[in-house]
Amino acid sequence: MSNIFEDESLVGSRRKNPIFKDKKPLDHRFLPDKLVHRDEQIRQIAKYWVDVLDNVTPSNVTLYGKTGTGKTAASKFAREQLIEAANNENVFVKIEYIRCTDYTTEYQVIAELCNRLGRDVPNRGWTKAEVVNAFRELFRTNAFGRKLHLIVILDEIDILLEKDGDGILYTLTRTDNISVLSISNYLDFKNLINSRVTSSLNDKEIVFPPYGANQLSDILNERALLSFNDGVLDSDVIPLCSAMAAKEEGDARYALDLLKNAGELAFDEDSEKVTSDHVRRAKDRIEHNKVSEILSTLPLQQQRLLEAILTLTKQGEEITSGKLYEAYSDVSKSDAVTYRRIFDFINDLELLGIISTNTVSRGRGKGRTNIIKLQCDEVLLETALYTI
Ligand SMILES: Nc1ncnc2c1ncn2[C@@H]1O[C@H](COP(=O)(O)OP(=O)(O)OP(=O)(O)O)[C@@H](O)[C@H]1O
Repeated sequence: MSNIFEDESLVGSRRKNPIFKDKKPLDHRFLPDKLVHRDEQIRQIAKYWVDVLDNVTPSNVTLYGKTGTGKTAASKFAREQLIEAANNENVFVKIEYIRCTDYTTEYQVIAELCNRLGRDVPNRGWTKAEVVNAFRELFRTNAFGRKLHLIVILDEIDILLEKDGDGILYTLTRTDNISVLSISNYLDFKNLINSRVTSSLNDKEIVFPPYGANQLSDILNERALLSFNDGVLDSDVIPLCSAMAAKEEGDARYALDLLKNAGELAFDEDSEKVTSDHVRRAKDRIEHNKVSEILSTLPLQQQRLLEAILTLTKQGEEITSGKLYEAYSDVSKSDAVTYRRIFDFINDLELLGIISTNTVSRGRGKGRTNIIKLQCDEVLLETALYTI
C-alpha cells in the first residue's frame, strides 16, 4: 500500500493552504512579540523584578484574573525580557516556569526544580524533607560558583494548594535568593494559605481584568495577520469572535479558539473565505468537543444518570431527585447504584457545570425538593452520549 502521508490530497493541502498562512500563532502556547492591552501589568511585574538586576531578591508577586486574561502570557513575556536584561548586565538569574497541573505536590515541584538546576532527585521515593534539603543545599553551598537568583513562576497554583496545602510557598519563600510569582484564577486564593505564609507574600498583587470586545479584536487582529492569508477573513469574523468571547468572561483563549476553528471549518469545506457562519459553527464545535471530553472521562453510572436527565428534559418534566432515580433505574436496570449514591453523582455533575440544582420549598409541611436542570445543549449532549 502506498504511504497515506504521500496521498495527493494531503500533499496538495500541505503545499498550499488557501486559508492559513501559518497556524502556529493561533496555538495557546504561542507567545506573541507584543501583548496588547497588558503594558500596565507587564510594567508592574518588571517594577518588582527589576531589583534582581541590583542583586537583590525581588518581592513575591501574585497575579489574579479569570481564565484567558493573559496572566501566563504576561509572566512569560516579562521572563524573556528579564533574562535578556540579566544577560546584558551579567547577573545570574534563572526563571523557572512550573504549571501546577503537571506538578501537583510540593515534592514534585521541588524535585523538578532540583532537576532543572542540575541536581538529580528521583520523582518519588525520597521523603519530602530530603528533597527540600537537597534543594536548599544548592543555595547554601553556593553550588553554582556564584550567587544565583531564582524566580519560580507557579501557574495555576490553586490546584497545588488545594491538593497539597501551602507547604510549597513556605519552602520557597523561606529559602534565600528565591522569589515566587504565583498565578491564580481566584481573588480569594489567600484563603487557601496559612497566615505564616501570607506574611511573606508581601501583598504584591496584580489584577488582570477580563478583556472587552474591542480589546479582544485588537488581540485577534494581531494574530490574524500572522496566521491567515490576506483577504480570507470576512470583515465581520473578528468582531463576532470578539463579541462572543467577551460574553464568555473576556477570555482571549476562547476568542483564539473560535477564530482557529472557524478557519479550519472553512478549509475543510474548501471555502475561499472564512465567514460569520463558520464562526457560529465553530462555537458549536468547541462546545461539542468540550462536552465530549468531559463525558469521556465520566464513569459509566454517571453517564447513565445523564442519559436519564436528558430523557426527562426532553419529556419536558420537572426533574426531582426521586423522579430522576426512577428514570435512572430504568436505564441502568440491575447494576443501578443506591439512591444515596445518586446525590454524589449529582454533585459531581454540577461541579463539572453540566447540570445545576436548585432547592425549592413546596410550601408549609411539604418539605423541600431538589430540582435538577441540564446546563448544556440537549442536542450536543445527546450526540456526545451516543458517540463515546
Ligand atoms: N494581550 C494579549 N495579546 C496577545 N495575546 C494574548 C493576550 N492576552 C492573552 N493572549 C493569548 O490568549 C491565550 C490565553 O492567555 P493566557 O494563557 O496568558 O491566559 P491566562 O490568564 O494565563 O489563563 P488561565 O488562567 O486559563 O491559564 C494565550 O494564547 C495568549 O497568548
